[in-house]
Amino acid sequence: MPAFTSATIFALATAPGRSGVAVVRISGPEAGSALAALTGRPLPPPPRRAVLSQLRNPRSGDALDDALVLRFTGPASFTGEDVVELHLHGGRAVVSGVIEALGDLPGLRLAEPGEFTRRAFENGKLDLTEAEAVADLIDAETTAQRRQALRQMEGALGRLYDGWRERLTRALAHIEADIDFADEDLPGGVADAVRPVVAALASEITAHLDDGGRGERLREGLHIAIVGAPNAGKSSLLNALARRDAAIVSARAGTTRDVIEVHLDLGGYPVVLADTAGLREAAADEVEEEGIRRARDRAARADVKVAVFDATTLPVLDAATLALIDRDTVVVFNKIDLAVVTDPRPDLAPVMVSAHSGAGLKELEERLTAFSADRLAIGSAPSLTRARHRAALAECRESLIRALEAPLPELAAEDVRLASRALGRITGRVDVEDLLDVIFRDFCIGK
Ligand SMILES: Nc1nc2c(ncn2[C@@H]2O[C@H](COP(=O)(O)OP(=O)(O)OP(=O)(O)O)[C@@H](O)[C@H]2O)c(=O)[nH]1
Ligand SMILES: [K+]
Ligand SMILES: [Mg+2]
Repeated sequence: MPAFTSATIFALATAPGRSGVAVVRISGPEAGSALAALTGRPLPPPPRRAVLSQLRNPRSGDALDDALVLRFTGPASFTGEDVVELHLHGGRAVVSGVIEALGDLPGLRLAEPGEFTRRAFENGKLDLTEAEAVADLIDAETTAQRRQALRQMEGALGRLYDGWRERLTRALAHIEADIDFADEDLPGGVADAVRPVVAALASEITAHLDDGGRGERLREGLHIAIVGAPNAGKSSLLNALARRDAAIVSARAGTTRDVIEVHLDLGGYPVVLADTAGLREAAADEVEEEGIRRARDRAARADVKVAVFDATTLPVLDAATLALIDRDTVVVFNKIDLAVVTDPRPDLAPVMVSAHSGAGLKELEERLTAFSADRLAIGSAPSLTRARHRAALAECRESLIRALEAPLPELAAEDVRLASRALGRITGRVDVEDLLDVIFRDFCIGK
């Protein structure tokens, strides 16, 4: 429990708007008395048992709702504090009436973004990686994202980092013993006993860091950019893959200027598919020129490119597009409904499609899904999911390498201590106060 008494906070925990049920969550020392004020019953219902109760505004006596109320007593609750959940009928006036009534009660205030989860962290119910996973789980849009978030929320990542930290604590104890008893007759080379432990951990961290960023990518989505000459049918293809009219299609070359993004779920993997301006030397105006600059920039940053050619221009292929093809590119010949393709360029392994008829789209989706699986699939080991963790791990590894090279045990000890701190910051075991505002700011209210 926190050393200070915290305010009691409340917020709508479900999405705002009309719904079948809306849940208002209350957490803090006054949660029970707030419930008593709304129900008019001084005796609290038994914990963890849903009870139907009429709620009234304690000041006006106005009926607010017949609600299902649920009480958890701290520390056996999500936040570790006393928690009350009001399961309301999800009407706007019901929710606003309850929120208003709660705001009138002494000692209660609206929760800040992420404040429930932050309290759970501060009360030791979650480590920081688990708290971050709560946000990821709520944001998860595809199966693979959900799996990764759940695994992290259940503590797999935190256990990995805590386990590493424990090994460092033991190594440090050895080194310190070596320092303390240096001039006594200790069996030679305690430092030699520690060296392989530190080296093994450094290489485990290296392997963990060297994962191609798949865990982070899985959170963000794989970036795929559609590139090609004007009128190749890039926007038509984006619309066909998204199954909606996201981008403007027209027979005029140079239609698309801004980068247009759609989010897709390809076989459970999240993808951000981007349509871009057609590449050509002679842009019609400065707006198209800027569009082409953005297209090139997006192509350069994309994980995967789809290079679209107009099949009716074969055997001539647009040189600017050809120049972008690399091993992360899927080549597409579009408009095969118009062209009899005699030379399909097997060297480019093209997918023959028609954005109009839909021919070949399934094969294109399969090729892109294979790319996604290759880049995003996570193995059985928990994966690195955030730049914050990556930076701390890199710092930890650097300290370990310095420790291995340190000329004196005192210096090695200091480096191991720094390495351990870097790990502790990931899970929130050490000096995180300044981090918390940044981490929980990304949460929305009610989480
Ligand atoms: N017959 C046929 N026409 C297509 C196909 N795909 C696109 N088109 C037509 O080709 C023209 C250009 O299509 P867009 O999708 O606007 O091409 P784009 O590559 O996005 O063009 P810019 O944005 O100008 O670079 C339009 O008239 C489309 O209707 C296709 O598969 N078959
Ligand atoms: K066009
Ligand atoms: Mg276009």
